[in-house]
Amino acid sequence: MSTAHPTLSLTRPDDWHIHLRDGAALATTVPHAAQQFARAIVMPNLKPPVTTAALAQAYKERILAAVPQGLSFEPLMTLYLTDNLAPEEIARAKAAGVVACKLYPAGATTNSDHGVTDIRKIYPTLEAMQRAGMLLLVHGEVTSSDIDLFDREAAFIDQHMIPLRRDFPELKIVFEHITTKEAAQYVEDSDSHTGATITAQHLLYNRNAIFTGGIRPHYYCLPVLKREVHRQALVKAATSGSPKFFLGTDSAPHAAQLKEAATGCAGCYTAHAAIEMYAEVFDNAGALDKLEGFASFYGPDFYNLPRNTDRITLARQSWTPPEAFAFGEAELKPLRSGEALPWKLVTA
Ligand SMILES: NC(=O)N[C@@H](CC(=O)O)C(=O)O
Ligand SMILES: [Zn+2]
Ligand SMILES: [Zn+2]
Repeated sequence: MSTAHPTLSLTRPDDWHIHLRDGAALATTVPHAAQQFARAIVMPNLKPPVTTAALAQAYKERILAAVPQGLSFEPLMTLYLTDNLAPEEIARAKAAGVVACKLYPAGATTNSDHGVTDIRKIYPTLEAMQRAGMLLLVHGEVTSSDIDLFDREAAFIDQHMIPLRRDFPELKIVFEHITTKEAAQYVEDSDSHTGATITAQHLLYNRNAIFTGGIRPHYYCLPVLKREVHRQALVKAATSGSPKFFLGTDSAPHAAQLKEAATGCAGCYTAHAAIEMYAEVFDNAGALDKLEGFASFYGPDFYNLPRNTDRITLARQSWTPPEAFAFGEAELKPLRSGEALPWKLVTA
């Protein structure tokens, strides 16, 4: 059947930052990720967090059990750094196929209570990671209540990224879900051991989205959406063709009633339509030719993994994601629910 819609064929992309959660949630999150992505870096901020090779292995098996028949999907596992993660665990994790460890400054974001209270405390573990060739993934925000919420990423660069880079020159570091022009500039200027992921929501929206016509909890994530000048800097970085910037959705599902609450949870769910949202961004920027590098090449190159060889096809064909998905016993409201998207995944 021929279609009148313009199409775009891409090497199958990967997601270098996703939250799949656990238990009944996997029945929703894993099929969404697997329909478009071949691999995903799976965040370890479960309750309790994934802090050992054995926990990562067991979690990986639960994810694989939720992959729909006929799709192939490889979860790339990570460990959650705490003040107490022993350097000896790094070699075990490496042997079990764990590819990275995640640094959450304690209190910075969802399920980060067990995170690191002082980066100096984990220097022996970071040394073991550097020796083993394990990547460090960073939620780059300071947690101090003296620092304005909108300035916490920029402050993290001076307080932590620069010292970390100086003290561990051979460690590969991904500055996750960057949201500011300062972070984009820092990564652009740094050496080849520093990369960054960028989410679809930070490329599509500025902070007005959280307050348009009333408070909109489904646009609230951390790091929070910033001013338009920052969004523009992120679009420029993502569409620049620089191999330091690659796709990481940070798709972060929460039950709708926990987001639509007096103290709402941080996280936007985008796994149902992620590649379509990135296509919209690159199309709007007149840079569709740069999408494949960002979505499918620079991530595996940075992680020293092979690029995928199969392909997906997108069409410029409007469709509307559903209002909600089942999420265990609860409901999950995805970003752009009930709102038309211009690009659609047509062959996965
Ligand atoms: N991004 C978010 O707002 N939330 C993430 C945690 C994170 O990536 O910081 C989550 O796990 O819900
Ligand atoms: Zn984070
Ligand atoms: Zn995340």
